[in-house]
Amino acid sequence: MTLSIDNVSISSKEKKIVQNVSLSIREGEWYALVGQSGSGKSILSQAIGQMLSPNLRVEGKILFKGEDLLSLSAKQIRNIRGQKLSYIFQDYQGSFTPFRTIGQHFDEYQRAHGILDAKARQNKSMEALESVGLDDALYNQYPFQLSGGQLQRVSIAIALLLSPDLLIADEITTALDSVSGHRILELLAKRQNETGCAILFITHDWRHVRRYANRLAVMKEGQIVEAGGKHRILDHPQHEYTKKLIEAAPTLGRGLPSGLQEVNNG
Ligand SMILES: Nc1ncnc2c1ncn2[C@@H]1O[C@H](COP(=O)(O)OP(=O)(O)OP(=O)(O)O)[C@@H](O)[C@H]1O
Repeated sequence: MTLSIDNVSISSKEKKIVQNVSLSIREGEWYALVGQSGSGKSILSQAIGQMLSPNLRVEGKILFKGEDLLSLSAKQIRNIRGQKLSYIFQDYQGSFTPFRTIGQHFDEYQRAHGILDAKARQNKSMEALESVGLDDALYNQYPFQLSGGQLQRVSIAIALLLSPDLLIADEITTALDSVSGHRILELLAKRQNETGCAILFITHDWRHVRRYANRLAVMKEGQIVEAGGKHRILDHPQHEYTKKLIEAAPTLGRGLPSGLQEVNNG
């Protein structure tokens, strides 16, 4: 198992935001976390890398390759974050410093993780740009000179730079138009295939679940109401809430919701 979240609860002074959540992500799989706005998906994903705001308290265990991330010091978790565990967010603009070039972002990320040779860093950055279909020339440009789709490609390149075992992608296409969003997910799927990293994919969009996920969990008001394989959940949802969400989704096309064809026994 790459990640096992075991009975995790997250609370503020006023309320419990996430309640007794357990889920496991296998090596190299695409695991979707689905649920309405405010159900606790982002908070749960932030808890994995100890990125919660200080007013929130976490209980339970988050085992990453067997090690409990919640027991690590700030320094230890910083070493893991970015290296073995990385994030991409919806707000790609907020992930970049406006007055630093794209190249400087790549460079700093690698320096922070102990890659000391400047030439090696530059070579790795160029390879990474190429791996996400971007021109070398972007290395010297500033974030505002790139489109949203290009910036999200850079985010993917940086997140995968040090070959993480798990990438957490939180609503990464929400701020993009649908064509750019589609291209980003195709790229992510291709890079996942090439690198073998597992993905925790937070989304509202059932079309993305259907196209990319292996397994998924459905969250409602801080709890997981249903989890399992994609085909089972899309075609035979058990929980009323899951049924409602799937029914309310934009049309998932002909055949079964998962995209499988109905078996004709006639
Ligand atoms: N620092 C905080 N202190 C107290 N409550 C918070 C804090 N951060 C988030 N919350 C609350 O936690 C709940 C879950 O938020 P979260 O962002 O995880 O939802 P989500 O399922 O990811 O929603 P969305 O799809 O809109 O991103 C919300 O009610 C939110 O207001």
